[in-house]
Amino acid sequence: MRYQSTRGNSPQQSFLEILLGGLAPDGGLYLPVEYPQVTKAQLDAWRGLSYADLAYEILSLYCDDIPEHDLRALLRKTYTAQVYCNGRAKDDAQDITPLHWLGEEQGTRIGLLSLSNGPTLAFKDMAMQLLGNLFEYALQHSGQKLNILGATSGDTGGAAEYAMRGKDGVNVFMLSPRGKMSPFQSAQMYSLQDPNIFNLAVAGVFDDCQDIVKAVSNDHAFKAQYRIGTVNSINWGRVVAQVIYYFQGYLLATKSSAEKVSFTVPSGNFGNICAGHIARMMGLPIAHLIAATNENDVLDEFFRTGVYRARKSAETLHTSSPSMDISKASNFERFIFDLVGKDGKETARMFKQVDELGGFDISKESIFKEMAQYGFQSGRSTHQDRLDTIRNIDKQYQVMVDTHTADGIKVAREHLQPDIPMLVLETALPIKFEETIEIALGRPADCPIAFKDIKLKPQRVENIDADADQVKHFIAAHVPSVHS
Ligand SMILES: Cc1ncc(COP(=O)(O)O)c(C=O)c1O
Ligand SMILES: N[C@@H](CCOP(=O)(O)O)C(=O)O
Repeated sequence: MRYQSTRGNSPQQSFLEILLGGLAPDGGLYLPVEYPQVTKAQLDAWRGLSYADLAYEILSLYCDDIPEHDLRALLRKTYTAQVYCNGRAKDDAQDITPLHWLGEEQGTRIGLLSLSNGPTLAFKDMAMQLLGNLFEYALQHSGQKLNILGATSGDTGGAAEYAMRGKDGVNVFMLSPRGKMSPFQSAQMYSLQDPNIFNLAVAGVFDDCQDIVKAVSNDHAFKAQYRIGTVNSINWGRVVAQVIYYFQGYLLATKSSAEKVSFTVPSGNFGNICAGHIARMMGLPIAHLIAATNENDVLDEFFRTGVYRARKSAETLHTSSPSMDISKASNFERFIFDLVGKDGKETARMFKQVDELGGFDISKESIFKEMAQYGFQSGRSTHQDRLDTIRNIDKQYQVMVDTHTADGIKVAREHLQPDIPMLVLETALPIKFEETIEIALGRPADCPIAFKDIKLKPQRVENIDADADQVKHFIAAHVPSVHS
């Protein structure tokens, strides 16, 4: 499989070639030149496979430069019940992403696809554990070293650091928005003392951190000199690994591939739902993909109106679902590339307009009408909605959900269709946002033993301005360049 940039001006490359590089040289994001198609018969044949073997069926369509034996071994090592059993009974840990039906509402079933049982209790572990193993594999084969520069609003950082700590030849420099994550999220990251992990708390919001990652990656000389890679969903490896659980969710929810399901996805950087879009493009029978935002509702505004208006940092609100406090969704570019018929020049023009004028308006263009064929819908949720949903789900179903999943359920309930099961992606465990859970329910969230005293541990973090040059200096001061 060859990969092309959404900006149309980079050479096509293979999976292993783009894995370590992250952003394409022209500033775009990589996508496969075509989406492999999965037939209904194939889908039915995949029923009952273990998660690792299902992952093999899907990933082998994309990573044809990794030999079968190696890819299977990597997947079997990654997707084990031991790794994905945090916070729940071991008996359904075999499914890796078990489906928990809540009940029947408005003539259809609504369920939670549990994605947060990995080492850091958020859905990011689903892809990040694999990425850690893939990096190790690729680096062993190339003999190179990798310095990962990442941005987090709270969960990517922890998941990446837990996946990469102690890995040979890999350093992680993680930018986080100072004071804007939950105390649990900060403690999870900042308490790591491993010498290959560097936490940098940026005076700004997540979008500032992500802009720095892109600016540093676009400095080609620095990127080559310090071998900079990324673990954000900028990296295709992250997105493709997230495609797997849409297939798993579908197979767990249905008996035959004649059936359709819808997914509601708590959304911020558009990576998770972009993986759903790719699963649907591959032929997975998805009726609708519903993007649920919090008060930072750029994506909801776009899907309702056709106007994309990225908010400035100062306009980005600090909410009680802080991991979705994002106003410039990176992966949205991948969807726009598909929408404009894989036209790199046009995508580059539109995102130049985002940089220069703050957005674009397709409401009067034919592509806005054509967008219906992709099955997207959307909605937004507020702090009060979140509290109400957490209380209601606890009372009605005796299930405690985190603030992001609550946003998803609130929006899912506005889009239920009779006889089309609705799966809401559960993206984090409640303990990560325990302050809001206490406010909503008046009792604490369960905490896995491994994290009982996490907030008491000493923390190691450096404060830094929202300035790409400062980040480059920090990296240069801490790791050797390829020339030294
Ligand atoms: C708990 C949680 N929910 C939802 C999201 C949004 O996912 P995405 O950024 O892939 O849209 C994130 C962050 O990405 C998250 O950490
Ligand atoms: N919500 C994420 C930020 C988006 O990250 P990505 O790695 O999925 O692009 C976080 O919690 O850090």
